[in-house]
Amino acid sequence: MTHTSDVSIQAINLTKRYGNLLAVDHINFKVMRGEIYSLLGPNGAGKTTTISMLATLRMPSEGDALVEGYSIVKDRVKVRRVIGVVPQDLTADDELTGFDNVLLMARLHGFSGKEAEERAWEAIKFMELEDAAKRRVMYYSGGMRRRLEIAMSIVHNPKVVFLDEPTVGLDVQSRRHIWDLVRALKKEGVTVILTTHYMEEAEELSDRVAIIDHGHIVAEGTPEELKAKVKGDRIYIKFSGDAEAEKAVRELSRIFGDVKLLEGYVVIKVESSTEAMPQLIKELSQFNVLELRVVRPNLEEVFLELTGHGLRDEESFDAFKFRRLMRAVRS
Ligand SMILES: Nc1ncnc2c1ncn2[C@@H]1O[C@H](COP(=O)(O)OP(=O)(O)OP(=O)(O)O)[C@@H](O)[C@H]1O
Repeated sequence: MTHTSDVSIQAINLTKRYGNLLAVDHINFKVMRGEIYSLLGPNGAGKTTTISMLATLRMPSEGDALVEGYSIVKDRVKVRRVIGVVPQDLTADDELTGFDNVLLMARLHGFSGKEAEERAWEAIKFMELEDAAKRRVMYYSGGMRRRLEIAMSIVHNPKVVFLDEPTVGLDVQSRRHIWDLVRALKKEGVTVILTTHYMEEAEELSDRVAIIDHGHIVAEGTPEELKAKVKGDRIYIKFSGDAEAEKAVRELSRIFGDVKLLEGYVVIKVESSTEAMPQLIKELSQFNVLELRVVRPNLEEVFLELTGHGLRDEESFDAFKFRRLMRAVRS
């Protein structure tokens, strides 16, 4: 049974409109205290808008949410006292040392003197940045910067931390380091809500995942529950041309049943790829195959199955983000 006291965040018909665009469409979800909860979806799905509303950075157009019992519409100041936010655009001052950036945040939260310094050190140590603490941020690596941003967000011991794409652009090692530290936050009882378009991140780090697309939650559950939605393996095959691919779909569906064209690939759904392979290879000998790969159930497959398109839609063009980028380049 769920006790209200165990609930850290509850979104109630949370909605955001930008002009005619419904970026977040009446979503409902609950995050339990001490959980790591991910919003997984492609660029433009509405993830940043959702956590910006929860973090009181944007006002909902409709609906509400409770964060540690406080309304993001009516009790905005109280919400701010119990949360830490790490936005996608980094905020640390390059000219200052890592320590001074964190100290500044401690002072902004109303701490002074020794207490502010002690809190800053604690946050720096928690994020394993002691060695670099007295170095200016301009000399930090991408991973160190991300860890510093998290240190800045936890200096006042928040109950809830929002991380917007915490590892975007980082190498695997730095990414894993951040995952370990996020898990350490959870051990301290902190609720973590993060956005990501990396399915590995959602899968490895989260207790529960909400898959979000076009402002809707299309599925929610533990990574295991979500993966159970797509049974069996997928075999992706790329052929030398459209005509070949279409012919392959016709021929292969006579044998394997579930065969379709998806984003330039012929995709065959089978119970076991190992069992299907001998016959498939025989059938493929008449075609010109450029690529073949087997994919076991993962969150990307769940997303594809539910929405009919991929998580990393390279082609997608976000006019709003483009304008923001151009403004940043010009300034
Ligand atoms: N301030 C704004 N004004 C107008 N449109 C906006 C604004 N902020 C976001 N949008 C639009 O709302 C939609 C959702 O954007 P949002 O940033 O929440 O998506 P996202 O899932 O977080 O994507 P990303 O991972 O790229 O940040 C997009 O179509 C975006 O262009």
